[in-house]
Amino acid sequence: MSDYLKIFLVGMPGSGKSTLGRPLAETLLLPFVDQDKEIERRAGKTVQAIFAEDGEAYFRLLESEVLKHWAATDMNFVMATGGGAPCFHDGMTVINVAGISVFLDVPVEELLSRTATDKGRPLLQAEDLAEKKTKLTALYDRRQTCYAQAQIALKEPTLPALQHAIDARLRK
Ligand SMILES: Nc1ncnc2c1ncn2[C@@H]1O[C@H](COP(=O)(O)OP(=O)(O)OP(=O)(O)O)[C@@H](O)[C@H]1O
Ligand SMILES: O=C(O)C1=C[C@@H](O)[C@@H](O)[C@H](O)C1
Ligand SMILES: [Mg+2]
Repeated sequence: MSDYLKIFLVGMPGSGKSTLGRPLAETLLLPFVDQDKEIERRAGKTVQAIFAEDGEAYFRLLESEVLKHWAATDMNFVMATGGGAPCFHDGMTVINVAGISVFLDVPVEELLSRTATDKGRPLLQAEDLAEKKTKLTALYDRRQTCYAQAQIALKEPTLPALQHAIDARLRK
């Protein structure tokens, strides 16, 4: 691990990485970094536009560059990673070498209800809820071996549980 405190929240779209990451960073007095926002800043367009205009493979390259940049930077931070960031271009190794990884493990039914009306997630575009559930379930199953490499896993995570897990880890 580096000399800096870098906390990487990983998990499925809708697992709460952005929602829980910001207050976690506030309580630890650390900057909060949203990886998707960093990708958008670098590309000068939205994640949706990158997927549509340049394709997923190009997005994964950008995503990996942004991850490596932050992994190497001389800064402490909490990062909400992109949902797929740990699962492409050996992202989980980059994360685990640089800092502390926390998998926010939320069941598919809950992910579905949280993302039901959301149109912004390119991998979850669907005609109806049933199709979205099929896509979410396939993505969830495919990603389990990747997310399982996180140093900490929290089932149905809450902010207090996340704070407690980080606290315990820092006391080790
Ligand atoms: N613990 C929670 N309980 C209830 N709703 C939640 C919780 N965490 C997040 N949400 C809601 O779920 C939705 C998705 O959360 P969020 O954007 O934080 O997920 P994410 O992991 O950052 O997803 P993405 O990978 O797409 O960026 C938001 O509408 C948020 O309000
Ligand atoms: O799970 C994924 O692969 C993604 C999740 C989002 O955070 C974005 O990074 C993008 O929509 C891809
Ligand atoms: Mg997010």
